[in-house]
Amino acid sequence: MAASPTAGVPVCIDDFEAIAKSTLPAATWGYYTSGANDEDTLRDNREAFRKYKLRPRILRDVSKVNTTTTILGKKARTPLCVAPCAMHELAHPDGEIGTSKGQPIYQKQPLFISTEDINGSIVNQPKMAVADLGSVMILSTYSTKALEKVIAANSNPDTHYWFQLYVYKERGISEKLVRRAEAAGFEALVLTVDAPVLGRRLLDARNRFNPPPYIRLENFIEGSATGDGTLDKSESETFGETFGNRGDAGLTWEEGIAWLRSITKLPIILKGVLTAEDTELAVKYGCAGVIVSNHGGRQLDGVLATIDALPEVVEAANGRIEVYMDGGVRKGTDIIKALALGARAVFIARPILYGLAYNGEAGAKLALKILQDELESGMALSGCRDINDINESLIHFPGHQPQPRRLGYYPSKL
Ligand SMILES: Cc1cc2nc3c(=O)[nH]c(=O)nc-3n(C[C@H](O)[C@H](O)[C@H](O)COP(=O)(O)O)c2cc1C
Ligand SMILES: CC(C)CC(=O)C(=O)O
Repeated sequence: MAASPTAGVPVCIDDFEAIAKSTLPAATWGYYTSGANDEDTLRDNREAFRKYKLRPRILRDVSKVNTTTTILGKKARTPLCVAPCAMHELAHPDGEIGTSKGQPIYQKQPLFISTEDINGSIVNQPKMAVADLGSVMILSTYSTKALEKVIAANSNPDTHYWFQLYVYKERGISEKLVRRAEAAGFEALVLTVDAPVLGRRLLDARNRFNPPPYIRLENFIEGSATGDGTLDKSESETFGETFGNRGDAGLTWEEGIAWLRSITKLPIILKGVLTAEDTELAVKYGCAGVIVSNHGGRQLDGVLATIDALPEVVEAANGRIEVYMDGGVRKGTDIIKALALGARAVFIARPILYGLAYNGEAGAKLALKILQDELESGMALSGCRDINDINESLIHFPGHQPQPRRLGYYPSKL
């Protein structure tokens, strides 16, 4: 784990986390950072990356590194994407609009963070010699900026917006959200399937976490500038109660997924798939992709780390649908490992919240830029010029690779 920032300017995601911890109100920090129950899965998500060692190739021309790829058939300039997170405004008033405008930026002379950056100039003044780099941002149903406003704030055609959906017992609420997402230009629906009920988050319970009164879930405010939803959160309900009371824990493949497919032509991505069996069903029920996710360790504690679950899902999908992952991605080499194990794209959640907490839109941009720089430098150091050069041969699987050769294995004449 990296040390905390020395000069106060973050140079890696762990620095952002340390700053967020010391600046955010305790209950917000708790809500953002914590996981369910013993937090075993939360910890494992990060720790598991360490088991997979890299097998770099050398002496390949890596003077230019290209991270361009496609996601759901659309061009993206990087496989680094933004996962849905409720209530970005808890971190900073820029909220989801700051994150949206803070989509990854691409430096024409990439690879390393310059001394100038480290000294802080980019923090308040993102360089002008950069063009926005498009990838995917998934907006949470529980955003604090209305979905129309978030998508309208973007000016980069290479940035793709997907809308994350929970299905409510009152289906009309979900259907309205789908219609608005379609009308606003969202390109896919991400149905979160690992939260039929809310995970037991002990820190939130101890803190009696409830968003402060200034937080508005704008997608649900009737009569707001853009919102026409009907799920107003009453003042007396806790956040968890709102979620539990409205969400449909009875959702099934046969009825729920079929219902969603019947009301929209947008591609449907399932978020929260961890097994081959459910991947097979996702294919059967016409989903366009799955996100291998355990909700950042916030739902069922004790499930596999996502990087460990990924190979099983990739194998089951067998190229029929796209497989993405999230959970514990904090470094460029984490992204490389996930891509090498078959993920088409990688999503991050808490790093964005920590970036926003640091400095709003500019902070989110800086967090994304650091990860993008780390991805590019990691690719160069691994001998990968192109995203397609990243494959399984880069990974030393624990227990699967040829055993490390013992000293004396080679004939002495060599
Ligand atoms: C504060 C917070 C709020 C979240 N809100 C949502 C949400 O509204 N919908 C959703 O599908 N996932 C939500 N997630 C889960 C993330 O999308 C993602 O699966 C997970 O956090 C990824 O792990 P990471 O935080 O280690 O990057 C949330 C996660 C956090 C930390
Ligand atoms: C409870 C949800 C509204 C947000 C969420 O998914 C989360 O906090 O993990």
